[in-house]
Amino acid sequence: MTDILITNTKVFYNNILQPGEIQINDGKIQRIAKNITSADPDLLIDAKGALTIPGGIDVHVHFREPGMIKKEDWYTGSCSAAAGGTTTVVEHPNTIPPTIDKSSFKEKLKLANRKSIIDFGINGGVTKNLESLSLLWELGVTSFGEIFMAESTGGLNIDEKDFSEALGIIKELDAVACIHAEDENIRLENEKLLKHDLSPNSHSRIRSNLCEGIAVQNALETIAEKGTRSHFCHISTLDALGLIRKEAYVAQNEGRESKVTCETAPHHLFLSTRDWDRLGTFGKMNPPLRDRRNVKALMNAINDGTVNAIASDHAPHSEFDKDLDIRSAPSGVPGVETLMPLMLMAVKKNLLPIGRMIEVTSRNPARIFGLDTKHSKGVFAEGYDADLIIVDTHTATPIKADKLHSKAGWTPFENMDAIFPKMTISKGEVIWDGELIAEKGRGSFLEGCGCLEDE
Ligand SMILES: NC(=O)N[C@@H](CC(=O)O)C(=O)O
Ligand SMILES: [Zn+2]
Ligand SMILES: [Zn+2]
Repeated sequence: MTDILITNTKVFYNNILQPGEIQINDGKIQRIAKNITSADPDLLIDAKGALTIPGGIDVHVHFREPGMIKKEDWYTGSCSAAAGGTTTVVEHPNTIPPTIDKSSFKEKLKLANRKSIIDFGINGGVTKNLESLSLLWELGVTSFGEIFMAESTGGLNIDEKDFSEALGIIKELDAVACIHAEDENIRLENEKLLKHDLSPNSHSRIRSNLCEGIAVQNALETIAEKGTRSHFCHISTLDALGLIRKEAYVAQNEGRESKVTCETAPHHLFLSTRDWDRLGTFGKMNPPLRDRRNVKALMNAINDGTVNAIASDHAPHSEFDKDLDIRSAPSGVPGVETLMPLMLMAVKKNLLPIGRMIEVTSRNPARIFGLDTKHSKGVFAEGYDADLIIVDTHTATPIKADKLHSKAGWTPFENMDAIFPKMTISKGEVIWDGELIAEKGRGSFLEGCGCLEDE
């Protein structure tokens, strides 16, 4: 393993931004100090005053392999992550086959081990496979979900009965349920009402704010009844935030830790219904684009602690796939490579402080899914994995699809200013320095907390 010394950098350490140096040995952070004279590194990196922060931990990506490798695969998806400054991902189960039993899990694990250039977790899916959940947990899934309360890509949505039973099992396993909270009945009702309206923005009215709010409310009732630790995926509305904030408040008043966390996605933070005209079906994702009122509420919720994490919901489809009418086109947008650059741009625009940005893009995702205690991820401190990015916060560049690495070949953020990393370091190895320099398959599987140690 190369010993590295990063000099002439700025670090966010002990809650302040300060000049520092970082010594890396055997893939771990060995020392963080003002200056480290004793080091005798194999590699000296002069950051020239740039910032060094933890690499992103993106707990919601769809890499489409097995089964949909025209849209993405583990190699292209993980390269896209690394080039954007994300050093760990958790991949979701709506592949073909879905990751719902031992054979589909083993198949995905084999592919990821062979192709991913960054460390990864694999989530277990929840459909009619309730009898397989405990086996998936022992095999090492990071968590369960996303559990679809409404239809989305892959058609894995389940009814209230199965949802409730699944949360009971997940509670028994002491695992986390990741929930896609949209209400299927409201979605179907709205779809019927709007069946003659094929304007792209009808998608935001079919999957209305209420569609998400009611689903979150129903899910919170089941969570309270079962006591399951639960994480809401891609929260996008003021309504849902209010319910989650209230749950946190009640938990605090009852002197207990809340069982509920949530994430929001960059497309819900940096795009809105105003983008429908520009994007057409390229703006179709579930839950859908929201109006400015919801967008503002999400950034406020990141700053007030209601939103715990940012996750890309990287859901690539090719331009060919998307070239259909709004009802037939698949839902989902690519976003793993632009998550950290857009969040760094938000810091530059003073929308959130750098300390909070680091919490929601690495510290909290690691903590929620046990990646800190079990795999030394997500903490900028001695002894933890040297998963770091070096970013020059003075240079913003416009996002260009032809510079990105996803097979999607397009981005909904085209031409938006962002701050891309100059360098990405994963477990003490430079894997991106303006070009990818990582061996295919170098990424490691991060087995979940249910994995039997001696397996
Ligand atoms: N977000 C989406 O619109 N689509 C996701 C699935 C999901 O997160 O619902 C996908 O996998 O395509
Ligand atoms: Zn989803
Ligand atoms: Zn998703």
